[in-house]
Amino acid sequence: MEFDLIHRYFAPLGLTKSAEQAAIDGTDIGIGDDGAVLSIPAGQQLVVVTDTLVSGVHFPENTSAYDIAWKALAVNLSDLAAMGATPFAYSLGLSLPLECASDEEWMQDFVQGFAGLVKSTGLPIALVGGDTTRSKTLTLTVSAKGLVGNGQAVLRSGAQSGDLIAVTGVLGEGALGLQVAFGNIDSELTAEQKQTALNALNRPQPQLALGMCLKQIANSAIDISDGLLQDLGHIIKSSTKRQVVLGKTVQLGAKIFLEKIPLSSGMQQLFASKVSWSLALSGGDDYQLCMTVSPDKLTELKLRADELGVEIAVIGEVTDGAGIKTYLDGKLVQQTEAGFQHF
Ligand SMILES: Nc1ncnc2c1ncn2[C@@H]1O[C@H](COP(=O)(O)OP(=O)(O)OP(=O)(O)O)[C@@H](O)[C@H]1O
Ligand SMILES: Cc1ncc(C[n+]2csc(CCOP(=O)(O)O)c2C)c(N)n1
Ligand SMILES: [Mg+2]
Repeated sequence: MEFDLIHRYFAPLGLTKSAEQAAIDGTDIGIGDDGAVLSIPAGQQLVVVTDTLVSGVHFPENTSAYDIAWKALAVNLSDLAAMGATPFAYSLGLSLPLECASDEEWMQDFVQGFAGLVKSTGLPIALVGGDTTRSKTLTLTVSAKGLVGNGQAVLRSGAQSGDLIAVTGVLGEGALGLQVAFGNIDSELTAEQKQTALNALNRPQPQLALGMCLKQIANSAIDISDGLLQDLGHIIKSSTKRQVVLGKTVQLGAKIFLEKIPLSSGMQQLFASKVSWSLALSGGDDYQLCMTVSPDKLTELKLRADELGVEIAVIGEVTDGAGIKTYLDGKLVQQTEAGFQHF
């Protein structure tokens, strides 16, 4: 059944040529041999990212097969977007309960989730390999591969004091979706607001197009998977480390202006009754980009975002001095929650 599964469900997501035809033609080899053989064009670097999703940990157990597959690939493409890379391939490590493997409808829906996301990116992104095992818990490990011009990757370590901090989209929506999925938030929101939140949780849209423009614009970037404060913290820490390596004694920090954080109408409505920043600052599951840009690059960033129909909000600045401080209408507000951590 294992090989039948691969052949029936996964091969159609692969490169158009079979491994055998590619061997004859001397082109890239995807599914069907011990390893994939992929060309890297001259002048480009390979960017490799990996993310695992475990049922009950990364998505509620009743999530549809389509949404599980979509999310597993989307969170990987989101990492590539944050690097400024253009995805072209992914591999899939799949640990599958027997009841999923033997359910034709579930498997078809699962495959369509990958295909649906790939189609929505407009890019030729092929499944080039993986591994399939039986397991009690559904677990997916996707590793996506992207390309970036030599030395052009956008890194966490490039933030400079004085940079503006910008984010795409709205924050906290995926975490709100999780609360809706768990039934913890119901009558407080309209059906449409709840659906928007569930979509953010289950079908995150990686910000690939903007990510690909960032190399000339942003000093640093990260995708927000664990919550703004924790992920921005990675930028600040890594950028400070880089300054130390450069022999400078600069300790970087950040100021966040809470009133500038972009929120959906559902989040705004919720805030009117229960003022809490924890979903937007530390809930995670955002898959939006957090970037730092020198102030003279802001117009260009906004122009690019406008062209792509991506919302951008400037929410703070990189400062000298340790820590990330949050302000509401000019007053310092202490945050107690850090962000999502497994242990
Ligand atoms: N088991 C592991 N072995 C080797 N490197 C790892 C392992 N887990 C994480 N890393 C590396 O540690 C760094 C940070 O990983 P992490 O998973 O925290 O990524 P992230 O992008 O910050 O978060 P997310 O997984 O939520 O997208 C990355 O360079 C990643 O490749
Ligand atoms: C059932 C269920 N419980 C909790 C969450 C929230 N959650 C899980 S992992 C994660 C961060 C990204 O993961 P990683 O750091 O492993 O990439 C977040 C925000 C969820 N989505 N579903
Ligand atoms: Mg990441």
